[in-house]
Parts: sequence; C-alpha cells; structure tokens
Amino acid sequence: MVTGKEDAANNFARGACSVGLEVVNFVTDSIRQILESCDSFQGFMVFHSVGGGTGSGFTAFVLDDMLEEHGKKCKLEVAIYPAPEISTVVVEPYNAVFSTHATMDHFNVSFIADNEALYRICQNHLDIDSPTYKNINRLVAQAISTITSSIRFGGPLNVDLQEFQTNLVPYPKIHFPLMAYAPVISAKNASHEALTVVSMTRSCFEPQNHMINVNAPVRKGWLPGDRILGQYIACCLLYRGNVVPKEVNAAISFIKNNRSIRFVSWSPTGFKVGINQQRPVEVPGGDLAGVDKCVCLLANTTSVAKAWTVLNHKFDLMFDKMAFVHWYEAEGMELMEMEDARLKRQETARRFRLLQHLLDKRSKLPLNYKRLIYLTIIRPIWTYGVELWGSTKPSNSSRIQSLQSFPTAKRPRCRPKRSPSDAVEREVQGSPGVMLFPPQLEGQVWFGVLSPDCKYCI
Ligand SMILES: Nc1nc2c(ncn2[C@@H]2O[C@H](COP(=O)(O)OP(=O)(O)OP(=O)(O)O)[C@@H](O)[C@H]2O)c(=O)[nH]1
Repeated sequence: MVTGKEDAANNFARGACSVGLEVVNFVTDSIRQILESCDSFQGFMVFHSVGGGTGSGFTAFVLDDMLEEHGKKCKLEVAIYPAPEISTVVVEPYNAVFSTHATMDHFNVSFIADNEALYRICQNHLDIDSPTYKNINRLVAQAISTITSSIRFGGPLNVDLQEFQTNLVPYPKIHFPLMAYAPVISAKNASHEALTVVSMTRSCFEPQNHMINVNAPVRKGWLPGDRILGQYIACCLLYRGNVVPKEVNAAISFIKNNRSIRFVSWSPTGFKVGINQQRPVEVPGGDLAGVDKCVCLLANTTSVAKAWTVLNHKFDLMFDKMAFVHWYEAEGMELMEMEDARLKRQETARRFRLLQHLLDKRSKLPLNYKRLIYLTIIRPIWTYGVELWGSTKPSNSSRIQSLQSFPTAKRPRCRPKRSPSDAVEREVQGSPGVMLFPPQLEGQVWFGVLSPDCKYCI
C-alpha cells in the first residue's frame, strides 16, 4: 500500500505532472514487486474516480509508465464518472475529459458508474435515506466481486478477463459498458422477496437499476433533435451461486422477447454468459441481504452517449470562457493538449451517436451521413474481421466470408441478393434506385442504378 499526505488539489495536471512525478517511481516499483509474486498474471483492474486530481491524473501517469512493459496485458477499469446533476468538484468536467483522453488507448474495457445512480439504487432498494460512500462502495464491490469470481472460483461456464473485451467491444474505443447488479435487497426485506433467475435478469435491464444515470433529461440546446434511445450492442451476464444453464437460457429468451429492451440488429448472439457456482458473500451487518444467487450485467449500450453529452456540454461551457484553465497551465499542461482532449471526447460521443442513428429504423439521417458511417465504422470491421464473429454460428461466418469474397469486380453494377450489409443497405437506400455495394470494390462504396434483368440484383 502506497500512501501520501499531499493530494492533487482536484487538478488533473497536478496528478499527472508535478505531484505525480515525485511518487510515480515508488508506485510503479511497488506494482512490479506484486506482479513478480503472481503465479498467473492476467491483467490489471484499475479502480479510480475521474472527477478529482489523483484518480484522473495520477492514474494516467502510472499507466503511461507501465505501458511499455505490459502493453499487451488486459487492462480493465472501473471508473466513477461525474454524475449529471450531483457534483462535488467544480472542475470535474475538465478532469474527467482529460482523464478519458489520456487513458482511452490504455484501457481495453472501462466499466463506468456514477454516484448519482448509485445513491438512487441505495435509496430505492436498500431504504437508505442518505447513502454514504460506504453504502455505495459495498454495492459496487458486490458487482466487481461477481465480475472477478471466475478468476477465483471454478464453475460450469467461466469467463476470464480477456473474454470481456472480445465480447463487449465491437469497435475500437467503444469500450464503455455500464454495470447493473441484482438482487439489491435490504437485509430486512430479504424474506419477502421471491428470487428467480428471470426476475434478477430482468431487473438488471431496467434503466433505474443501472449504475450510470443515462436517463437525465437532455436540456434544450444540448443536442438539438437528438433523442438518445438506448440499444444494446453486447451484454455479459455473469451469474453466481445456485444457477443452472437452463434457467439462464429461459431468462435470456425472456429478455430477447421483451419489446421494451432494444438490441441492435447486427449482433445476432448478443449475450455472453458466465456461471459460477460460488454463492455471493455479504458483509456481516451490511445493508445487502445474503442471497444464494446473483447476477451482474455488463452492457455496451448506445445510451452511454447521453452521459458524455452532458459531460461535454459542461466542459464546453467552462472551456469556451477559459475558466479555471490557468490552474492546469500552471502545473505544466498546454492549451493544445486540452483542446485535443476535448476533440477526442467529442469524437467518441459522436461515434456512439452515429451508431444510434444508423441503427434506428426510423432514422431520417441524410444518405451522405449514413455513407460516412459505413465507410468509417462498418466497412473496416467487415473488411478486417470482427471479434464478435467468434460467437456467430460457423455456417453464418462462412456465409459472411463468402459474400465478402464475392467477385464483385466482375459485376460492379450489381450486388448479391442477400448480403451481410443488408441492414445497412436498407438504411442507406433512402432514395429509390440507389444502392450500396459490398466493401471490396477497390476500397470504395459504389452507388449505382438497379438493373432489372441482372440476376444478382434484388
Ligand atoms: N463511489 C465513490 N465515489 C467517491 C469516493 N471517494 C470520492 N468519490 C468521488 O470521486 C470524485 C473525486 O474525489 P476526490 O477524492 O476528491 O478525488 P481524488 O482522486 O482523491 O483527487 P484529489 O483529491 O484531487 O487528489 C468525487 O466526485 C467524489 O464524489 C468513494 O469512496 N466512493
């Protein structure tokens, strides 16, 4: 354990440059010593908040230092993000944006939570009027314990750390899944609750049980005309305790058939499941009741863009007036760096929003915008392979593969009757007679006019 008396005064730059510099060697040496004593070192799990100076700046600094040695190891992050309404630090938006900018390339998966959502869960389910950090930390700890249980105990369907990233991250940098945990029941109500796998799973998908608040109202002017409806891209359901695969399958089909829970159309399997037979353990005398089973949901959903929209807006309000910027400059940060961080953050939020528009069937997005999405996101994935294919049926992958190798060069004016790009094409074909060709056509997207007598045209 490394401790110190001086803090970073809520300043990312102080944690990342001046004060951080004094202790970074001591910290990295301690980490190295721990790693040397590991039998089977899988990767790092980093827990921090991004609102203050130490959690944001110093974490980024230490990670930079460790990168050379352990660049290939899996790095997971559990981060406390600024909540939309409650805030304990004025410069929180700066620290959060700089921290995300600095660590975006280091972390493979970032599980995000915010204190507002955690307070709400404690109030609604544990009947605590004024939750403290102890209450909310215990709740988050239960979820993290479920995530790591497969490393510590055996089970019929174990999930290791590497598998999270493969299953949860469909595109580079879209790696911010939300967390939900069930059951959250207070010790005094435990005897009244009937606990089934279906009910637990369903409650994880209810937005009010998510550990990040994505339901905050988007205020007028923040994102004109942009209604962010969450669509699940990929989910990990990690069960613990007295759970059998048959019950899990029933719960998943219940979720899939529930019309209020929306999934993207292009992720056919959508669920990664882990089952561990070790029952959850409660803190003696704690708020959470002891139960014989639990589930933790990790879900990559487009609704997370809402959280960033709120954060970016707050950042812009201050940065446009250059408010508080001198504190960061005084600690060695340059204005260019700050501007760069803002742009990178906006870019990530934009990518999430693009996906949302593309996937919403009622989308009125202009054709050129959809084409841009196809070019920048979808096509590279199809061309260079996507990790989610690992979980598709072999028959499906060979079909996708064969369609990718379709000798389109011979018929550059037509497309196959059925192609993996159907969903995209349906969206893109906003106007009659316009169509999109498969990605192999000399690195270009082709638009052409349908030929009525061509057997490859629909
Ligand atoms: N969930 C949770 N949030 C916390 C806890 N401690 C602090 N926070 C939140 O984390 C954010 C930053 O907290 P600080 O403790 O000021 O940050 P720090 O990383 O220590 O940075 P400096 O104080 O500037 O060195 C605030 O929004 C707090 O509300 C905790 O124990 N649990």
